Amino acid sequence: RRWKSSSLCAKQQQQQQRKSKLPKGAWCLPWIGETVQYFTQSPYQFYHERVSRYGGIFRSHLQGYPTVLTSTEEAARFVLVAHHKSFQPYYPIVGQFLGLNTMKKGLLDTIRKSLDIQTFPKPPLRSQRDYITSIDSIARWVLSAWDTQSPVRTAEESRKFTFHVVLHAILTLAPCDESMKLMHDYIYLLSWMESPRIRDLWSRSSMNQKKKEEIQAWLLPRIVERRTESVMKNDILQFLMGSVDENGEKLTDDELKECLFPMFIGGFETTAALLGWIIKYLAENPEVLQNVKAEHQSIRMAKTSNEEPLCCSDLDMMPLTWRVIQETLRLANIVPHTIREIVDDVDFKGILFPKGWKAYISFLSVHLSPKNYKNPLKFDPSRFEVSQDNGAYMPFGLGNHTCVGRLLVKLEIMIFIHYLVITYR
Ligand code: HEM
Repeated sequence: RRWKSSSLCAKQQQQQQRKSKLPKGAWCLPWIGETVQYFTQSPYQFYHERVSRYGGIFRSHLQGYPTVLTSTEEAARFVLVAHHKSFQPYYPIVGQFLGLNTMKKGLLDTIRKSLDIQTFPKPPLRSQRDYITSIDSIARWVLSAWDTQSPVRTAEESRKFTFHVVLHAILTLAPCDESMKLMHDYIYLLSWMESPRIRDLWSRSSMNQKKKEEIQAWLLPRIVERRTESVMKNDILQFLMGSVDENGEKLTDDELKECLFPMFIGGFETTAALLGWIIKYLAENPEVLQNVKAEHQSIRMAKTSNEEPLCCSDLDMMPLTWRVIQETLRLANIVPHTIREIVDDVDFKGILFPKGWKAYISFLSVHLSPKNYKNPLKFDPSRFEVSQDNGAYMPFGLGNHTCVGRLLVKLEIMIFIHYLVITYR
């Protein structure tokens, strides 16, 4: 009996020790926790209030799970780089709908590999010049229609551009009625994923499922058709068709469909949002706009005509545009955080990240902290004239899940801005 009570005591002690190492924070309501506040407050406000109350790492209860939230670059590096094996990617609402959480093992890696834009402009996937020329013509196609539009809805137009860039990369399909319908179907799905409303839960879930099936039904014949084509295309579908799974087997048509469906989502909405923010910041900062314009006019003046497309070396002549992109990514925080599932108990400087909880890693708090950036809420591209290599810049994430689209983002935004500022006020 004495042995039993001493082992009980040790267990209780252990539990108490564990409890004392939990981050500070509030649980609020059972199950719901602070989910309502999380979705209704701006992310900046949500973090700011709690960081000043509890410190850089705090706990909460979000979307049904006990959660640790981090706001410092050191903690982000700890979770995403140093101890990434104990923190597995987790996609709540979007991931469930896209099938990412239930996808066959290895298929997600195949998607990542095929999307790894770093290999995009290099042979054998696609020649660099062809790649830039195709994005160039999509930018011109979108912007040429602005002449007759009043007003121009930049959010929609940005999506039109970025969607067709991704569509071209995935299926080598030029803009057409079908592509516009596909884009609208995706926008419909995204409108729900970005701000799901409880009152629409039931009506939307069947509509969403219907849209998803429609998109997949559209994709399937494209895949079947591709199998019969004799000429190899330089796109993601071709790459996927040549890939094998972990058992060395080629992907089936259904697996290909499963891979292609979520690719569009990651690929166009984020970049469209970035473009929208850039246009806003340029409009609000006429001096910066003037200098960006001058940068692009000198590139255009070196061309033989207005129709000559941009080439690779032109992109090296856009240092200010690149600084505008970097500063917009810092300030607008297109992807404000990422989520991980904690698969082992991990200790960070005496604070416990408990197994079974979720971890939210905020990029936004890092980018908007006065400790990392002077005057952090000011749009100031000149801060990137000197390297911001302080470890506190992570708009594309960190570690082995860093965004595979980051080079495509730079390329497509630079090309679009070129034609935007030389053509329009
Ligand atoms: C402004 C535009 C973009 C931003 C700000 C952005 C941001 C991010 C961030 C922060 C992550 C890391 C997520 C994590 O650690 O969990 C990520 C991952 C990813 N991004 Fe992007 N992204 C952008 C555009 C794109 C584009 C254009 C594509 C594809 C063409 C893309 C494909 C992906 C994929 C597949 C991953 C997952 C990588 C992995 O888990 O290994 N992204 N992105």
